[in-house]
Amino acid sequence: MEGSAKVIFVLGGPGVGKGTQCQKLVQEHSNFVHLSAGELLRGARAGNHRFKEVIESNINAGRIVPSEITVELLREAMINQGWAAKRFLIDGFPRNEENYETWNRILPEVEVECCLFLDCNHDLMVERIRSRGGGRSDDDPEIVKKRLVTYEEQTRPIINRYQSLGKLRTVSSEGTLEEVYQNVLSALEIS
Ligand SMILES: Nc1ncnc2c1ncn2[C@@H]1O[C@H](COP(=O)(O)OP(=O)(O)OP(=O)(O)O)[C@@H](O)[C@H]1O
Ligand SMILES: O=c1ccn([C@@H]2O[C@H](COP(=O)(O)O)[C@@H](O)[C@H]2O)c(=O)[nH]1
Repeated sequence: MEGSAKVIFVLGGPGVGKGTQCQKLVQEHSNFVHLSAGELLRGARAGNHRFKEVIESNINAGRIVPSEITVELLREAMINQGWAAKRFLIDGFPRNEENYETWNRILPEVEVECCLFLDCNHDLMVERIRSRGGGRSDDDPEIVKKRLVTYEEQTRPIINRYQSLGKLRTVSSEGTLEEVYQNVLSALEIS
């Protein structure tokens, strides 16, 4: 792969507003490309992916899909978008230690600018998922509980890792969409 892709990982709990904020950034800043790891996995599950059953069973258990699958989908999507001179907002990844290690092994050349962390209390995240609509199978309340456990047990340590690396940009996601967006712009030093 040629050129230098740059990446901002966007993390936070289920329903915190990661996709919403990424979409707004892309609408207003044309050099950003939004890649949602969850969307890529849902697309692969709906298509003919050779591991679609593995993807399905993990998503519906609120667990994290094996990293090789997700990193390969992300890598393909980055190539399809045109690798060079892009700033990729990678939403919902890396979610655990295995994701983190696999990314660094397969894509060591990609510069990770920072990790944007959207922080929010659990009740509000659950309420946002409840009112989201759209019929995602894993928005079932029992699966949402499992997703929250996975988030706290497996993704929190990755957020803490970026904090230790001095690469974490934390924004409260408890305000209105516009308030959160303004704070995201500040955190990413975008004027
Ligand atoms: N700041 C906000 N205030 C109120 N509602 C919001 C806010 N941000 C997002 N929402 C709404 O909350 C719901 C979840 O948002 P979104 O899908 O962006 O979350 P997510 O973090 O990408 O979720 P998931 O991890 O489940 O994919 C959506 O219906 C969205 O419109
Ligand atoms: O890197 C990833 C991203 C997502 N998953 C699985 O998909 C669902 C939904 O993800 P959202 O980011 O909330 O859309 C998540 O609960 C995981 O099961 C994954 O395994 N790895």
